[in-house]
Amino acid sequence: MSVLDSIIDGVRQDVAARQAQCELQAVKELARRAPAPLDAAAVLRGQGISVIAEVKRASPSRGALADIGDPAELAAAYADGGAHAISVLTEERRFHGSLADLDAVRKVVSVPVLRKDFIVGPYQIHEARAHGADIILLIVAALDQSTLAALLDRTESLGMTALVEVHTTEEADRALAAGASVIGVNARDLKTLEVDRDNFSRIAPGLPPEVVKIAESGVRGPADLMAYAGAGADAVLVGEGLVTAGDPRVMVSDLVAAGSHPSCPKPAR
Ligand SMILES: O=P(O)(O)OC[C@@H](O)[C@@H](O)c1c[nH]c2ccccc12
Repeated sequence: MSVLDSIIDGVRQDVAARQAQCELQAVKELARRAPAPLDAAAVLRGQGISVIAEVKRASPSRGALADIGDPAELAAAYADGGAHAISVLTEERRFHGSLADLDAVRKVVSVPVLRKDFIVGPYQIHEARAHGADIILLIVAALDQSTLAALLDRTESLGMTALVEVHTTEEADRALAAGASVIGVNARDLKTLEVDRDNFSRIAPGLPPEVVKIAESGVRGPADLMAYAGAGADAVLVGEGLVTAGDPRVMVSDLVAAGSHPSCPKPAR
């Protein structure tokens, strides 16, 4: 079984347990009462290279990454550094995240928030909305085509943005066929956990100009952001580099500065 399959197995069990505690109708009602979602796609499409800063406690490849005492404090530092959006891992078993982390972050930042998890069904989408998320991640490798299309639809009908994650050109074609308008190319293969930063430049040029393109994983500093920008990225998603940085606020602000530099133009649409 691949790492991805085993993560998804655990996620399905955890979702079933939560659903036994709080049924779908109740979560839908909470979602309806949540403040309206922010237009994240517009933020990410904006001037310069947007930085999505991630609250990531651990990863399957590295184990514990950092002792994030208070995720709200970290997210506030990211926002202070100029992050355009904040990603919060909510997967519990391998990433040590939680919906409580999402709540804590949502309370302190006013930029769009991404619920980063392995979404397998509509329950988690309503749950994300109930907890104030503006964006959710849909991983193409984890979903069959009709489920992907249905979950994308559900996300949009709740006014949220779906970040559709791909790792190969075939997956990118599936994302487009499902109607994705925000596509993330992950440098990390979720089946082997290997990182290949050139993956973005192989896939992104084949995507239509109107699609918002996000380079995910492997950003260690401004040079990696610039390389992704040169290959057509509208935004980068950074986790490990930030949670292990001595001063995350400064590192975010260095990335934001690099991404807004005039020598780093957005590709023409
Ligand atoms: O820590 P990194 O290499 O900066 O990567 C961040 C982010 O891209 C990564 O956490 C990620 C990308 N796609 C995912 C899907 C699930 C869990 C995690 C991820």
